Amino acid sequence: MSFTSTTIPYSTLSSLNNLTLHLPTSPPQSAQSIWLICIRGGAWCDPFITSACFDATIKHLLSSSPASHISGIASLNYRLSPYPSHPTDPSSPHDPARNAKHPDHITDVLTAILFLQDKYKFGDRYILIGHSCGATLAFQVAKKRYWGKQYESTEALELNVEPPLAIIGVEGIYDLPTFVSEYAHEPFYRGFVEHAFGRDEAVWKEASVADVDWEESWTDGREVVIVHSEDDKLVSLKQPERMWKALGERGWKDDEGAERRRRFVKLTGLDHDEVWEDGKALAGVIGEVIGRLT
Ligand SMILES: N[C@@H](CC(=O)c1ccccc1NC=O)C(=O)O
Repeated sequence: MSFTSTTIPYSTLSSLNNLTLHLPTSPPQSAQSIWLICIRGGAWCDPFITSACFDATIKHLLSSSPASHISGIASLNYRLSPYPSHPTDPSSPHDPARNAKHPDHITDVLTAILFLQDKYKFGDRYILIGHSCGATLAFQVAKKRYWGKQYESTEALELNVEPPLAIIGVEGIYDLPTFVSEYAHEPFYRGFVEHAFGRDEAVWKEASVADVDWEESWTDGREVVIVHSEDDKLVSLKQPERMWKALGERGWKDDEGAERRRRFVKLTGLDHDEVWEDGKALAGVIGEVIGRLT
């Protein structure tokens, strides 16, 4: 399979409102073909993690047989929260790309998906993959809220993004209050959550994605895959286990034939970022999901 890659803006808000597109030179003809949309991690603030972080995963995926069912892949950048203590690239208070606060991140993600749905007309035929805080953002797409403390409307929500058929959460953060308390001994964790969401823990709870009435917000959802390495030294198995349990309580079933199914893929030997740096195991998981949806 041959694909061409370009990076294009999806809005003019900042230098980070862009996405990297990988398009097949000869698109699949089947109506069952599918898009992939990837959301990067980096604690809502790391300037050195970009849309290119999925390149190794995409390379492995494109050299496997499920690639023939892919109509396109997009990897999103979005505005980041302040990171004034970054050792080599601290954020400036004047940079619109580095002063985002919730709901800016999810608004950018929704704007990007809407841009793609408008242009390529794939509707709900896509898989959303998010790493770390990108997993939070992926499930926020399916949670479909008027984000923000006052539940104010956002342009992206009013324009109504169709949520995906499947979400793959990778080394994800799903519940902010329990995440911050698990790492209470590491001030960096509370710090980046406060930079992204502020200090009001009610906002953290509302932005979290573990306890959600998915029947109401995500009627088309067919599959959730929670991927987590037991050797992740930054985000322990507590977050994915919490999400997994919550999905079960909301009716997601373990058997492959179920209409709304959940899977847990436990990886070994890979640290938090090594899951995408290596990309092989992740490409295998994505290929299996493509196989079940095409
Ligand atoms: N790469 C970030 C750290 C980071 O991304 C992170 C650290 C701890 C727990 C979760 C993290 N990322 C989640 O998106 C940094 O170097 O500051």
